[in-house]
Amino acid sequence: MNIPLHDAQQYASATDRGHFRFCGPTGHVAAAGAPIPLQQGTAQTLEQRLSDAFADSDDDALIGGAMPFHRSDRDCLWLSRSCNRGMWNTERDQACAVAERIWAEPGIADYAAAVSDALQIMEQDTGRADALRKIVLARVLKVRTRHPISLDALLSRLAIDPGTTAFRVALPDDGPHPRALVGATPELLLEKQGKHILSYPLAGSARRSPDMVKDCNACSDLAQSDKDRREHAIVVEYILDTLAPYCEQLSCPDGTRLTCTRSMWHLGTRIIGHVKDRDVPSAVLAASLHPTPAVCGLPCQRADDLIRQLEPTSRGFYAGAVGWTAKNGDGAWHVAIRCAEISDCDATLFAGAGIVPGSDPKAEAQETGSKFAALLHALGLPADTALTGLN
Ligand SMILES: C=C(O[C@@H]1C=C(C(=O)O)C=C[C@H]1O)C(=O)O
Repeated sequence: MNIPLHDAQQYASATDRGHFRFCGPTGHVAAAGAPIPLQQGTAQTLEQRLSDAFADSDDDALIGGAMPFHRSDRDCLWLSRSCNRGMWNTERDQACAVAERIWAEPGIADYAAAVSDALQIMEQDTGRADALRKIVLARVLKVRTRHPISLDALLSRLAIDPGTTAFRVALPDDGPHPRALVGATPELLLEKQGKHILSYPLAGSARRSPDMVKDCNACSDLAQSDKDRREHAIVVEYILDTLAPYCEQLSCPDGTRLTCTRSMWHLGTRIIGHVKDRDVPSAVLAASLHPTPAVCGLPCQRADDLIRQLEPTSRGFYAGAVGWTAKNGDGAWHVAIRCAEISDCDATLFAGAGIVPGSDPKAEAQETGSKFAALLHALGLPADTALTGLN
């Protein structure tokens, strides 16, 4: 095979790790054997690198992994000669973590202050052609555990939510321990099978409640929220505009609906279409969409610049895309949210919220707190840890 290899030393510890594994409503896909790292690069060189890597491989080869949030950062992809579509052993009962320390970066108050800054920028922009219409601001929760975190146990615990795709992707090693991105995302960036494509953007959120009446109220308030509908419409419009040049048919047959995970309600819109060229790789379509205003903002470059200024911690692969693409172009790419970077005894959890004019800084801070719940629960920690006391 003629695959540009990255420094083998850097990836030595990645051998026999679950390089990429996805488990969701559309089934299981996992790298098999000893995958080979693709030459790392940015979104700009992705198509060429995919075609070079697939050139000498068999038809059942897959390329999977993670694209970073910032398009100018380098991705982390693996070529697997075959894939495993079976279930894996579940270790659901295994307790995942005993936390030694948990801290937030930034805490709720500082996050709310950053949201206020963003709202002020939007107000100052009024009337400008390139006015900031939406920005997604994220924050981080760091957890240090007494024992190394078991990725298999964590993945199994995340995979019990039928409203999500649980995933695990190996990341480039930059320290003494292997790193992985592990999560359960409810958001499909792009799936492709033959000529058929599907994207299922989410934007507009409310926390679920174990109390049925409160849960119903949260859901109906979300359905009627003008702020959430505006926030959502920006994403759908962007995806339709971006996919249109690739498609001979594109539509949202069901309109915008409510959808849920075990911990959150969301507004979601199913977008379906037929591509003109059935061979276009799903990864190329995903990269052209990414980052959508569901995780970045509008205008995209302005929001991206402000995210670098307003967020104290770099996003890395959070809010990027995780997925796989087959040699014939089929594949599925998910928005890398509700996830954590895990390395030995350290977990860095990420959560963000979309800000539009009319957003309430305190409510957005609470929303990020709620979005940590699934990961915290899977780690065996109290799900409301990020809602209180971590200022
Ligand atoms: C950015 C995140 O989620 C995104 C933002 C949402 C929102 O602002 O309502 C909803 C779903 C996701 O598109 C996250 O979970 O970290």
